[in-house]
Amino acid sequence: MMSTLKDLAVRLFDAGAVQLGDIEAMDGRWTPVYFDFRIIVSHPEIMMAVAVHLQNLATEINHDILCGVPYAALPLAAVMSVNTSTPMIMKRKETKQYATKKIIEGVYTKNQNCLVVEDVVTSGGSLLETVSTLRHESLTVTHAVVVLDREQGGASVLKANGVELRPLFTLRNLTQILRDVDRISDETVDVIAEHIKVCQFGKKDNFC
Ligand SMILES: O=C(O)c1cc(=O)[nH]c(=O)n1[C@@H]1O[C@H](COP(=O)(O)O)[C@@H](O)[C@H]1O
Repeated sequence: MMSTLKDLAVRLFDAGAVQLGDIEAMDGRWTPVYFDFRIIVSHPEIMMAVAVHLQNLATEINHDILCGVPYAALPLAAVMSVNTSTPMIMKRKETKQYATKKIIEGVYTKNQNCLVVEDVVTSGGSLLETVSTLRHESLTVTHAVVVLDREQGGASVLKANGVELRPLFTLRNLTQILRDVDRISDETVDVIAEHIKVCQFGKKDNFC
């Protein structure tokens, strides 16, 4: 039976995917909460649950092919691909320097609808980089499914670039679930809410 999103949130927390404190995230920015969803490669049952929830979101989106943002989302996209018999392609971080010299591995044709899979969206920058490569290869990208939208402006940035974001969790709802099951304190909920408020990418008064 499929686990609920609430169960999944608790399993992710108990597996160590949530770090609290003063944490340095990508590009030297700081955050009071960091989600490390890379750990799910060590928990096959959590991997399956996350992939099944994402593929349920994906049923409402017209797509021919899947592509995970490297590296964290690659295994997620692979499990979704196998579960749903949907072909997958892999974007490399850098173009391969020898033999095929490819930036994308796998088979695709022009104008196929490619659904992007990502673990975490903060500013939307990483996802957008993958989208831009896919579009450069003449694939059509209109949607992305993600495990967590940190609600820090990424969804708006992506929307402005023609990509609609469909998250399993938002930072606020995940925080609330974890509070409801006593995994985090009221104080942590408040600190995270304040962080979301002041650290908004794509806005003028942004204190990230
Ligand atoms: O650096 C982050 O903002 C970040 C926060 C977090 O909680 N978890 C996390 O994995 N990240 C990383 O940040 C990336 C998304 O940030 P953006 O490119 O700003 O959307 C993810 O692909 C991760 O590499």
